[in-house]
Amino acid sequence: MRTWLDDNASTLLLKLSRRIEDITGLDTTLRTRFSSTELFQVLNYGIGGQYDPHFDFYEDTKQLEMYPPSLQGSGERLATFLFYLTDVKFGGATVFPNAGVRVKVAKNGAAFWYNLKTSGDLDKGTLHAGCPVLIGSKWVTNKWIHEYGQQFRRPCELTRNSPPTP
Ligand SMILES: O=C(O)CCC(=O)C(=O)O
Ligand SMILES: [Fe+2]
Repeated sequence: MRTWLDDNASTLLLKLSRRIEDITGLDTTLRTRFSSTELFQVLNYGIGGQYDPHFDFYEDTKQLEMYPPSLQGSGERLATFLFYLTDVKFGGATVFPNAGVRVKVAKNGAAFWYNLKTSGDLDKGTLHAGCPVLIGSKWVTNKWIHEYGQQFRRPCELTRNSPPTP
């Protein structure tokens, strides 16, 4: 199950969006044009529910045209902020097979990662999947942060593959 929540629909969501901005230093402003973020995506996985391995960015820049008008010109999904809203009794971890990382589901926990290198190149190390839920029900919400608006917040590095500045 997937649905979307608008930051402006409640003061709580707006606060959450501002909190992400405070933590990451990135612009999380939702705009009708050149938006820096997408709405909050909410996902629920029942038993057996999973998310196949994928990247959060589009590999083909032509596909960026598939975004809604608010995100035209906003670039790729620079970063992902993922909140775990429930515990899961068994299964459901978020795994990054290329990076060798597994994030266990923990209520009130969150994961954050950059999908792009500081050069702007797509980081294939961010391939990730939601493992099948074996016992329980998993709820998450995530906010995708786009490149637009981050020019002065996450400056480019000088070499193509330099690691992100901490
Ligand atoms: O549910 C998860 O653990 C991952 C979700 C995800 O990768 C996504 O929404 O793009
Ligand atoms: Fe994802």
